[in-house]
Amino acid sequence: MSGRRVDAKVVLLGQEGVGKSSLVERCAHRRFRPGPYQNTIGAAFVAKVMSVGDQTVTLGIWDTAGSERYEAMSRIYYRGARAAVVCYDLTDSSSFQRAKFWVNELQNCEEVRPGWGGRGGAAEPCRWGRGAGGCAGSAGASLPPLCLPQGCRIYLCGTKSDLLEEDRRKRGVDFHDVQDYADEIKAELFETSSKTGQSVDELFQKVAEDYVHFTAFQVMTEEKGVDLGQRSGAYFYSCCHH
Ligand SMILES: Nc1nc2c(ncn2[C@@H]2O[C@H](COP(=O)(O)OP(=O)(O)OP(=O)(O)O)[C@@H](O)[C@H]2O)c(=O)[nH]1
Repeated sequence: MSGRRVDAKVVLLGQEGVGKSSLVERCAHRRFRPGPYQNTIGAAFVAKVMSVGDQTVTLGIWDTAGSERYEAMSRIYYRGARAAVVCYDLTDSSSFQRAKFWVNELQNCEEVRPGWGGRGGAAEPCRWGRGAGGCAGSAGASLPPLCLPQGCRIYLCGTKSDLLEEDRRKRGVDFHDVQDYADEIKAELFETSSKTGQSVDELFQKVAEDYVHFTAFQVMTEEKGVDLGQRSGAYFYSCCHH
């Protein structure tokens, strides 16, 4: 792995204890460590090589600390991310409120992005602009409904689904409520278990596939000179989206 270039930065966000580190552990090492819970301090990094068709994509995954003590630091880690996996514990409704907090954070768009290709282009201003009060988000008539940093896509991830298999009454976050919210913010939704592995591979595979497809799409539109501002598909909604 050493020396391999990271293609896409991925950041994991969410309340402490929701299972972000366990998700990374399952994705990267295909294991679950049930031992005593240890808070992440600062952030941890792992690179994961994924295959999408005949292409190889290296995801650089940043596992941030969920403790509010490290909130300011977590903001640094989502800068430049192509994907944000916003986690909540399926058995804990307060963790879903915290997930919404992180989505709002992500929706405060960056003014400058490092080129459409994300592969070292010169900095250029956000194509959608920014109002005096910051990103207008869905309230802005002429702006897209979402403004995310540097074409970042959001993946909502409900964790610990194995606990629901044991006892359905443990569900603290309604699936349909989250699905409605995911539709509203144009996010993907996954319910995972790092313990059993349920949907963990699917989540990171989707992140890699979206990265490849958006990059290919972007190259195509740049070559053909398509005006992204004239299109209405979901891919065009995000500020600085590629
Ligand atoms: N049953 C079950 N427990 C889980 C799962 N994922 C994580 N846990 C447990 O939840 C606790 C917290 O997991 P972590 O992965 O450390 O949580 P975190 O979000 O990284 O926490 P911070 O580092 O504090 O932000 C640990 O005791 C894990 O064993 C899961 O899928 N199922």
